[in-house]
Amino acid sequence: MKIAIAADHAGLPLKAEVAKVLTNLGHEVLDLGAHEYDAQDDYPDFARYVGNTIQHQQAERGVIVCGSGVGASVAANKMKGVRAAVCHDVYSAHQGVEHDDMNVLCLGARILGVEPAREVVAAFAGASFTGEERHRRRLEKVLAIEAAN
Ligand SMILES: O=C(CO)[C@H](O)[C@H](O)[C@H](O)COP(=O)(O)O
Repeated sequence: MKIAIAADHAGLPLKAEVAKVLTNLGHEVLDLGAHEYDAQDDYPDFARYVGNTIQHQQAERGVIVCGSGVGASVAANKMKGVRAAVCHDVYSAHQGVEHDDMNVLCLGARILGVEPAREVVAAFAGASFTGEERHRRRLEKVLAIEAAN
C-alpha cells in the first residue's frame, strides 16, 4: 500500500521510525517532510500535505506525527475524504480502520514511546475496512455530515 507520512518539528524523530516500520512491512512510503528540524514548522501544513495526497489518490493512507497528535488530527479532519484519529493503542489503530474506515493515523511523539508507536503503526497499516453493513451505514452517515458542511 502507498502511505504518505509527515511530521512537524515535534514529530520529526518519530516519523523516521514510522517510515522504517512501514517500509519493513512492504509498504511504499511517501515522505512529505519535514526533512529537518525547524521549530517554526506548523502541524496544519503537514496535515494538509498528507490530506492532499489522499484526496488526489496518490496515497491510500497517511500517518501524521506532531507533539500530541491532536493538532494533526484536528487539521486533517477539515479535509474532505480524510478520516483521521489520534490512536495511541493497538486496538484503536486497527478497529478505527476496520469499523470507521479511518485513513489517517495521527501520533503524538511527545506522548507515545517508539516501541508502542511501532506496534500502533503496524496495526493501522495491517487493518482493512470490514465493509459490514452496520459499518457501511455509519460511514454513509459520516460522509453525509461531510457533504452537508
Ligand atoms: O502537538 C502538536 C499539536 O497538537 C504540535 O506538535 C504542535 O506544534 C505543538 O504545539 C508544538 O509545540 P511547540 O512548543 O511549538 O514545540
